[in-house]
Amino acid sequence: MTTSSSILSTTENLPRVLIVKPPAAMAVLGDRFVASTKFEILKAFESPLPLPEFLANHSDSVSAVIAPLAAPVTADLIRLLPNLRLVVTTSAGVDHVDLVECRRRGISVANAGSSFSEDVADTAVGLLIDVFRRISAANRFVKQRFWPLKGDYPLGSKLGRKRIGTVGLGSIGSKIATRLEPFGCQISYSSRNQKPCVPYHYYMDVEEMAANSDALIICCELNEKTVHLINKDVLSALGKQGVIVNVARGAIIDEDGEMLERR
Ligand SMILES: NC(=O)C1=CN([C@@H]2O[C@H](COP(=O)(O)OP(=O)(O)OC[C@H]3O[C@@H](n4cnc5c(N)ncnc54)[C@H](O)[C@@H]3O)[C@@H](O)[C@H]2O)C=CC1
Ligand SMILES: O=CC(=O)O
Repeated sequence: MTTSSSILSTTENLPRVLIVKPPAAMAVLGDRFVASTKFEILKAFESPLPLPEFLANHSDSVSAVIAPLAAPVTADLIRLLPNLRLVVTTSAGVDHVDLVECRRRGISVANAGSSFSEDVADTAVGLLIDVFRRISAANRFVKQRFWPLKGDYPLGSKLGRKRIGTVGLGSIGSKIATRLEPFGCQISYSSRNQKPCVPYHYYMDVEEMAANSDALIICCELNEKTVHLINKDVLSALGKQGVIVNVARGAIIDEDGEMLERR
């Protein structure tokens, strides 16, 4: 027979996994998202205590953290967790994790891999068609009752045969490229390194790619080299008619208001 105290001691010996803020999937799946007999979940977000105080009672026992984008794994948090061995992000991007500190401490970092890539690639192509064909813009025009006042909305254009540059050709970028091929798009890419096995034109320089593209799709990781990679020079090379679809992180585009206004 199992006594309640033995259940307690068994639970106490399990590795503890900290969740600072609930991942979006928990809103749908609730505790099923993290149900396991192999570890115990510490839900800091259910405690009224500020995180450092909450961790004061638990910090030594935490060996892993589940980290959604909304709960960055900073050097300060890592310092509070002397026995942390693993960070698992619920996103593909790991830009909210202090990778330098993790490396220094020998903490492994696992991400969501390609779980979202197909859906993000579908969305990127959907957004391209939407902008070129002006679907949402024309819909807003009609809903605002401008049609009788201003006449026909300007025609859109086809995605077919457009020159599309993807900034990043990883899991998402390569799926976007595969989807664009049947449209007859001319695909090029920029990435950290040229990929020997892909048929698309490689640009080392994003500005040069922009000058030869009708649209850029941003699908690279956010890191110190890609922050503000899309700056005013890239935008002016792309031209006023150029389209940008960003399915990665906002900070990759230098969203200086003045610069965007000038377009
Ligand atoms: N909108 C959404 O729902 C989602 C967005 N993402 C974002 O998309 C990003 C990419 O995701 P994956 O394709 O899965 O990642 P991945 O790791 O497979 O590919 C990343 C790409 O970024 C490129 N890259 C890195 N530094 C670069 C630089 N300096 N210049 C140009 N390219 C550079 C790499 O060469 C690689 O091709 C993620 O880091 C994340 O921020 C990811 C999943 C979902
Ligand atoms: O933005 C989402 C991700 O998975 O990264």
